[in-house]
Amino acid sequence: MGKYAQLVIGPAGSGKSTYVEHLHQHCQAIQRSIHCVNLDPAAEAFAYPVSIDIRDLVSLEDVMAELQLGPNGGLLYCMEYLEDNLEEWLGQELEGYGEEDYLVFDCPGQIELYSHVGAIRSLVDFLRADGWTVAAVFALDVAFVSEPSKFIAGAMQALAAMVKLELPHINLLTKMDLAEDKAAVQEFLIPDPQLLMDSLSASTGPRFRRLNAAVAGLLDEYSLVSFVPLDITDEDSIGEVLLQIDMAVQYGEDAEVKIREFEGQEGQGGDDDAGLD
Ligand SMILES: Nc1nc2c(ncn2[C@@H]2O[C@H](COP(=O)(O)OP(=O)(O)OP(=O)(O)O)[C@@H](O)[C@H]2O)c(=O)[nH]1
Ligand SMILES: [Mg+2]
Repeated sequence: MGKYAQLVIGPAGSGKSTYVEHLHQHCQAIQRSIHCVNLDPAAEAFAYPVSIDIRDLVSLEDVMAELQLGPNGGLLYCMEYLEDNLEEWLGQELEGYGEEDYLVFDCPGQIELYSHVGAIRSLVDFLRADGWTVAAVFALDVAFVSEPSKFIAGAMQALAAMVKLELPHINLLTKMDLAEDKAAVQEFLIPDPQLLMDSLSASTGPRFRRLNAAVAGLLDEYSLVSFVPLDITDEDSIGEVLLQIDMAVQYGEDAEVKIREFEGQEGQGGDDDAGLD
């Protein structure tokens, strides 16, 4: 069936680890096997079983103490260390996983990792060269859609990650259980550039009009920035998110073809039986 992986990315605190936790629970409930990978060297506690853990390679605490770096510099050092050890460390960790396996990578929240720092892109290239089909799952807090200007900032971050990673890409709007006006969120799921531009222009001075139009035009041109809502309190919502990701990477398509072929053969067999009668 192939080897599949999700790379769960997005700004700090956007709900990545919580999503991985609930995805793991959901997959247990539907008896689908997934393995969770912690790529956050600063993580302390997990609400899901960790199959592969970057802290076995490098820990932020040690790096900060030994190199006298702050939390951000320390994290970037850790990710560069991972980049330098993809083959030796991750390659070895992945040896235990094969054709039927599905990995979910819970990444750190520093947004520069998905824009101009190369470590995550190197990880993607490494996984793909190793035969993994990878999807990027970008988590954005629903609070980002409370105002058009915040939404644009979030959509731009999502777009930067899309362009940088060049992967099948799903944007999640997380923490939907906290959204006060769920109906108002709907218009941001597949954003209308004209509406965005109008509301941006209503809240900014005339000299920003051209910039607003250019930004809205950019989103329109890419027409890639759409969002799937995630409400962790609703099992169907998690199922829908997984379905969207499955479709993006064509997960299980081989299996479906096999089932269809099998059903077709059964039908033929039935006819033959009827013929024999
Ligand atoms: N109500 C609600 N709270 C959430 C949800 N997702 C995350 N949170 C809360 O938001 C905070 C951050 O969530 P995390 O899952 O740790 O976010 P993260 O993106 O993994 O954060 P970093 O790894 O630090 O970048 C925690 O206090 C979570 O309990 C959600 O869907 N609903
Ligand atoms: Mg996290």
